Amino acid sequence: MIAVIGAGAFGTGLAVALARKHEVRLWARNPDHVAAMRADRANHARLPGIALPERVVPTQDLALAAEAEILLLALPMQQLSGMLTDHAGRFAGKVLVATCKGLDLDSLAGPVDLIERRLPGCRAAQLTGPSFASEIAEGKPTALTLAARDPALGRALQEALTTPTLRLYRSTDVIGAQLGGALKNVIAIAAGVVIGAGLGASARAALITRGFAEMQNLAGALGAEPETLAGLSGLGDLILTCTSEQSRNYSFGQALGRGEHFASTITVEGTATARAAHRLAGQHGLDMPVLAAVVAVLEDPGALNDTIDALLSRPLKPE
Ligand SMILES: NC(=O)C1=CN([C@@H]2O[C@H](COP(=O)(O)OP(=O)(O)OC[C@H]3O[C@@H](n4cnc5c(N)ncnc54)[C@H](OP(=O)(O)O)[C@@H]3O)[C@@H](O)[C@H]2O)C=CC1
Ligand SMILES: O=C(CO)COP(=O)(O)O
Repeated sequence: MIAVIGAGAFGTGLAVALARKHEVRLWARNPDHVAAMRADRANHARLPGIALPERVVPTQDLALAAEAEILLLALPMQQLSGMLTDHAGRFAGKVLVATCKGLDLDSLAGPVDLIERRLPGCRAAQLTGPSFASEIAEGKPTALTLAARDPALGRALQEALTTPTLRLYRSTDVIGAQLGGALKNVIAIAAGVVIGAGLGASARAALITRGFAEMQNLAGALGAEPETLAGLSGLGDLILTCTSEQSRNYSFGQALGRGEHFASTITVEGTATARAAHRLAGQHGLDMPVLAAVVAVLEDPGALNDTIDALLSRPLKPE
């Protein structure tokens, strides 16, 4: 049995995919949401158009969910810290697989680092890589990275969470997997801005490439393996998120570039992560112009044109 904590789009998509292999308890905090999922056998609020298989059991009872040995934490990144603190007793000794992508604004930690600091008795891993919730749920072929520092845990989770259509590659480079998933969202916002502002597909390709170099630099400074950034959790997810209208980070960037409103209720992980990553870059003395430009536009969307001009007029240098 598996539990998924958080019945957003991704938690629900994973629950549906994993139900091909396991009973899945899908925990949501809101009793009305749980009642609606039970009655409709669907999560209309977060993942419309996808039926919940019988083996997915929506529940608001965290004790019931925590009977599972493996818990997938599918919350937005900035909610993870509070969740771990509030429910430390329930999670004690469990295997916790973070599926959120981002850096915690307070601690600047990635998901696994945060879990290990808060709940040292737990065994933690990161599931990340290119995947849209609806496609996972529909059984479309998807390949993800499962990163755990303990190789035995990584192998066990790879075995448990792989399905015929959800193929997991394992890694022990937790730092790289966390950072790839977090930073690609920031670059996706920038890529969206470029398209939204009408700068063209060539400019977007340049931006993604320079953004990827920044991801590699920051991740390398923090101890990641270069291969991880070039893998599914880094480049793979960067490609998906910077080119698909399905991405919320990319769509948010497009709205910014067009000067349009974007609903604040939609989860856009790259905004907080941009600020956290900018602080990390400062601590390590790294020059990250694309990241800095995203932070500048978030702080003052009216300064978009000046920010673009500043990026384009940087001193010439070797690639
Ligand atoms: N959507 C996707 O395709 C993918 C998402 N991810 C990652 O998964 C994570 C979650 O994203 P996603 O599911 O799409 O987000 P959604 O916005 O669809 O859902 C977020 C869910 O988290 C719940 N939630 C928020 N705060 C809390 C809290 N404090 N306690 C309990 N539950 C809470 C919300 O509950 P409520 O409904 O009650 O507000 C909601 O169900 C993100 O880090 C994202 O980057 C990764 C890969 C793909
Ligand atoms: O992480 C994702 C795809 O891998 C989902 O991206 P968005 O959060 O931008 O929608």
